[in-house]
Amino acid sequence: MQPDSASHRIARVAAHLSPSPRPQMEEGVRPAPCRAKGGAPGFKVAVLGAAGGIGQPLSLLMKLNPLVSVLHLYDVVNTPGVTADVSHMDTTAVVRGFLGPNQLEAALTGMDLVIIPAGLPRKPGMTRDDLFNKNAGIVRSLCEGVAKCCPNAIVNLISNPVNSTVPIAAEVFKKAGTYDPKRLLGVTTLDVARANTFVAEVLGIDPKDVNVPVVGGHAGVTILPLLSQVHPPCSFTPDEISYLTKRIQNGGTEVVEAKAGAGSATLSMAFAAAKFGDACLRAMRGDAGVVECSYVASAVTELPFFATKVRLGRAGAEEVLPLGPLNDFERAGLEMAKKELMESIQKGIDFMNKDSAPHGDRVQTLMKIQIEKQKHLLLQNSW
Ligand SMILES: NC(=O)c1ccc[n+]([C@@H]2O[C@H](COP(=O)([O-])OP(=O)(O)OC[C@H]3O[C@@H](n4cnc5c(N)ncnc54)[C@H](O)[C@@H]3O)[C@@H](O)[C@H]2O)c1
Ligand SMILES: O=C(O)C[C@H](O)C(=O)O
Repeated sequence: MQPDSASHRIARVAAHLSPSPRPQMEEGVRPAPCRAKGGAPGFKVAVLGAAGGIGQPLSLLMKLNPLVSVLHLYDVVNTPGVTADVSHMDTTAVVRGFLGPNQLEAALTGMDLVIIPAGLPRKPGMTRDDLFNKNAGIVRSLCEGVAKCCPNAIVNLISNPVNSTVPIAAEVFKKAGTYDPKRLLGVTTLDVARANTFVAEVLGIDPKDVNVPVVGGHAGVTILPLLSQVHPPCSFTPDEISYLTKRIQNGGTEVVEAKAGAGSATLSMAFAAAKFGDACLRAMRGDAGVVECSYVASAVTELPFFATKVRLGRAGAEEVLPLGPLNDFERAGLEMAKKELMESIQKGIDFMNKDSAPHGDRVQTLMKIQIEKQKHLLLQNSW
């Protein structure tokens, strides 16, 4: 038998190359030819904002995920370097880089899961809502790309303010006629990770054995940990409840202040996003019993979006789970959370409809949504 020389190997590989047009690559980034079709079975995942503080470690963690066969890294800067770097990891996923708006469509075409950590982070003294003016437009344009190129993809939205960017994304998809509420998930996993960590510290147990549901939204008082529903069941003193609630709600600010102008949580966020992305992929594969907290379209309260536990399935958030029994402290927290959330949701909707509906119509729009919601609930209850 002839030895398998380099030229034979290249010819053999070339014979297997896909005849279909390849996505545009930025200069200097060459996929290994034998894996040009994304050889391994698995899911195609895109990270938008892949060169950022979250994007880089998140890309690394998704490259480690055995359920990922193709990993597309998109950003408006620096993707050639990040792609070259991550692509040398000897794990299954084929990595391709895409740079700038001209390559957004190629980055998104055929994707099963799109994770979006693109946008500005906070500096000390800012609220998440202070990011709205910059990040709303970024999320809108990226979601327009999703609607056009991979309308059936599940979207994990990280960019802040999540309480408003998820409603913006929903409006983009509605306008494009591709909206499926099950496929749009705001990532609140970091709140759960923090809650698990801080509760485990108080209880003196391993955080991996703790599960704290965190509901509401992802900013200040809208982050509502349900300490009465902690697993394993346990009780806290009033002082512990006050300390834990404040620390969990303030977790993001704690990191922003510690980083002193160098950004917000990136490493813990990449960890949380990779965990949530993995849960979505396992559910898409058909695993049963995958339950995570997420900020989604919801009928659990009178608000159109709310974070609770959701059961993930092949189609995304297949079931939005109820809040469960709340104590007086949590009921009071829920009222505060809803008040702030309502404003943030409306701000997102207004941003998308600002050309067609005057700003002064916000209350009317919200009331319409609430009336529709009530009708829906009444209908459900009458069955
Ligand atoms: N949901 C959460 O729990 C959570 C946690 C932490 C941070 N965040 C948010 O995530 C976002 C990113 O944070 P970061 O620390 O990674 O910021 P970063 O500035 O380090 O990275 C953001 C990246 O987005 C890129 N980007 C900007 N505009 C883009 C566009 N139009 N298309 C594609 N990419 C674009 C930038 O080039 C940059 O690489 C911020 O809005 C932050 O507030 C959310
Ligand atoms: O706090 C921030 O601005 C980033 C993020 O939302 C977080 O919770 O860490």
